[in-house]
Amino acid sequence: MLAIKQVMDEQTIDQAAELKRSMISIEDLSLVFTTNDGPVNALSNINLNINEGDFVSFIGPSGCGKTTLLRVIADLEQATSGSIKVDGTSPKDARLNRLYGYVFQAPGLLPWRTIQQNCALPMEISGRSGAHQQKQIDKNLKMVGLQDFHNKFPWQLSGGMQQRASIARALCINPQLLLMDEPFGALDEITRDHMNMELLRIWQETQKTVVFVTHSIDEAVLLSTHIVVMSPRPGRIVKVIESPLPRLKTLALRDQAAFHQLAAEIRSALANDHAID
Ligand SMILES: Nc1ncnc2c1ncn2[C@@H]1O[C@H](COP(=O)(O)OP(=O)(O)OP(=O)(O)O)[C@@H](O)[C@H]1O
Repeated sequence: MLAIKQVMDEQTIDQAAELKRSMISIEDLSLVFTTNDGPVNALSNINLNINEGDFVSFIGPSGCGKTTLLRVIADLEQATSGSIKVDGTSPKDARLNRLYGYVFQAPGLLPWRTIQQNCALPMEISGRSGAHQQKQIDKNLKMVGLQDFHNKFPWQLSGGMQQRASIARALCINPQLLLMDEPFGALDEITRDHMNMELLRIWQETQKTVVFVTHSIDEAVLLSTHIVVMSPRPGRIVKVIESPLPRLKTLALRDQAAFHQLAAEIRSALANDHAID
């Protein structure tokens, strides 16, 4: 009886997984940059599926193509071969429909605009300003804890606060997908811990799909539902690891065995492929 129940539970879980909607689907994708010194094989035969609501991290050594892959999803680079769909459409249509928000390593806020005016910029560019605009700015600055900083200029904020403002700016167009390229790489460890927890809270609250580039194994373990391990020469996917950890995580999880086991699995995937020596 117990065995039958277990089979039924497994079937239900399988069916639930099947029902998940694919947000990004990549098949046999390669990208070769043409340079004066000859071709650079940045990405080779990438196959990857990311479902709606997933938090997926790309990890790998410098030059393995993490940023390039993120930029292909964002239609900022074109694949040489293969196919990619973002929410069922081309990356170009996804970009034109403002399907994603992009957060860079540097906050990139315009110094002559206030935080509020910086957040308004993507809506102004896409012709979405109006009565709705102020609501979006208020909501998202509150979400990142900057509700009292609307009228400050970027240089009046700390590095962590500026990065939070850039996340609010990306969220203001209400994208389904958040693409983040090492957004916390330049922050000190304490601020980074805080930002990681803030990002997890925002992800939980908004239910968005997040694709996140990082160099940090701990950060990947702490944040992700799936970790994509990449290798250079040329950039390809070595392994996709589904995290056994709960979606809702705390910093205390870092002291637990399951955290260390997952970190060891990532380290081993990197080392096995000589991605780190
Ligand atoms: N526009 C470009 N023209 C030529 N080569 C490029 C271009 N952009 C990236 N590359 C090359 O493609 C490869 C992948 O670069 P990419 O920036 O995606 O790596 P990365 O994994 O994000 O590195 P990092 O962790 O150091 O940011 C590298 O060899 C890089 O030199």
